[in-house]
Amino acid sequence: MIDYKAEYQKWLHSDAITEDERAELLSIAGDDKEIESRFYGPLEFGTAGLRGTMKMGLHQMNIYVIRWATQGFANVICAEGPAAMDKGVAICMDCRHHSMEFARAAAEVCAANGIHVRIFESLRPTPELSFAVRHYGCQAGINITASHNPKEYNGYKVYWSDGAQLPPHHADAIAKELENIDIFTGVKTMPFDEAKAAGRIELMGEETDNAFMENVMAMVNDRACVAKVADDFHVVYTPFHGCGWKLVPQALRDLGVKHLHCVPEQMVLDGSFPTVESPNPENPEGFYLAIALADQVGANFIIGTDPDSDRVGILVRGTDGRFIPVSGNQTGVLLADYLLGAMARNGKLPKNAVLLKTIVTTEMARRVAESHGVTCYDTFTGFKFMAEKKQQLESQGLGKVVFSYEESYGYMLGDYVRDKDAVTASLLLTEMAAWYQSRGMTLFDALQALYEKYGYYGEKTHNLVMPGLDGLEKMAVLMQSLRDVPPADIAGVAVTARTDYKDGTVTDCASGKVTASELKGSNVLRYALADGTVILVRPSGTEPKIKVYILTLGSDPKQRDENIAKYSQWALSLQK
Ligand SMILES: O=P(O)(O)OC[C@H]1O[C@H](O)[C@H](O)[C@@H](O)[C@@H]1O
Repeated sequence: MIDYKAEYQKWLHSDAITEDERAELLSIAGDDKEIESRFYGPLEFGTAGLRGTMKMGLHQMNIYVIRWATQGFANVICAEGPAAMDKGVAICMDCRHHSMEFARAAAEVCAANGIHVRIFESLRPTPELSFAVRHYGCQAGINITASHNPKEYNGYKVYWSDGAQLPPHHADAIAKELENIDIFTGVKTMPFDEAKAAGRIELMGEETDNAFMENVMAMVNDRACVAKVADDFHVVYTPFHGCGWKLVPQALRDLGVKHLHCVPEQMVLDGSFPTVESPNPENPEGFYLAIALADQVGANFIIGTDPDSDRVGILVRGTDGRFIPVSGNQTGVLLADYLLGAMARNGKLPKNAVLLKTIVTTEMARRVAESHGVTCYDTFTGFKFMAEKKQQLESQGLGKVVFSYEESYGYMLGDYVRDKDAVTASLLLTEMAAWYQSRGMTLFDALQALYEKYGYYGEKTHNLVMPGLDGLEKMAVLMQSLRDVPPADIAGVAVTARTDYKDGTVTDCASGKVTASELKGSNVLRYALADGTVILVRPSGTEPKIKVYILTLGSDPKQRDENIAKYSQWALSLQK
């Protein structure tokens, strides 16, 4: 831990900051708790890079932290040699306040360090950044986005030459560099326009969109089914004020959707997200305008993408005519079943096809994959791990990954991106909805059919929110207490095996025998229960909360729901 009081004073008296920024810092003078929480240490690279609220401070997102992080990243890129510096970096930003300013600041630092920069002229979907890194053969990528977080946040995602976010050991190298760089005096920078005039910064725009969209549209499996239902197929779409606004509607229209209704209020780009509490498609409340529009136009299918358009959520009409949110687990299962079937029908399913999911994603996905003759592997949370696994399997000829997904509304498809991609996913989800409609089924019907075939799987994630420095402490105490006194039973059902993914051990609870788990090195605990339920506990890597995942299976919907209810009680009891 650094001396937060000294760090605060350093910032307060720095010549580098503006008078407004100094005033902001002065306004917290005397508030020791606030000073500590803003200055106790740097932000850490978590599940998806750096993320924090936009305030002055070391443990915050502001232009000084952006420049500093970029100097650290620039050192890592320069260490690869002149060829890597020429390959350069692609930079992207979302719709948030300050995203463009931060992106340009990152470009200025890279350029001053002799690294060639390609920066999007305006906001773009996150998957397009991953694509651009690969397409232009860049050494690295930077994305200024806090994805689906509330409006007060911003973030800094870093990518390497494969178009995937940096794995932890690589992110650690940046953190190590930062230890030796002074945040105010140790950063090289040059004016944007000067760097642009000198050819050190290039802009990306429509040409990159076109190249990306060519790849996206090549993923379509069945245009005919869309054409068949097009006259009665109404789709409602919302970008939640963010980056999906242009390319998602373009993709759906190109697919052949004739009746696409975009929620007008949420097509307005705005980092304040004025129509929603949270721009996260995981929260169904944000869909109220989309539902009203769908009712007005008679649509059965609603799609929403988050502000950087990497995650996507859908709602479908149930039998009673009301809209039901489909969870990320369920959407992934539906899409996996549809895609693997469609690829097989088209003769495009490779013999060694693989589906990737995370350890906290439903086991139903494995059942679906295996019933299509496809192998399913698990990774830790985060698309960097899925990208790594894809690379590892494909480079060794051990499998061809055709679909990767996480319960947190993220889907990665095709070979042209290495991150979750709500543009391609929206396209294929729409194709899937049309395909079922062409067979007289809604997606709700399709999901029920999958439950009947594979079993009544049910999932529920509880977020135990623990904000601030106290929260960090509480989270650590909770994880430690679960390690010190492992539960012998949960809600009266025996724990048969427990896995600690931190040290990679699996303990058989009856015999006490310890074996090695397949994955290792992440702060996650897993409990396998006697009734087949699995419960996992982990601190989130993007928000101040502990996540408790319940993955259960019932012999019928009633039993499934009862399981979820009883295990939920246990999950909630962890928040003292
Ligand atoms: O569970 P967390 O660590 O908060 O991460 C939740 C999600 O955050 C981001 O969206 C990442 O890109 C995902 O890979 C991750 O699943």
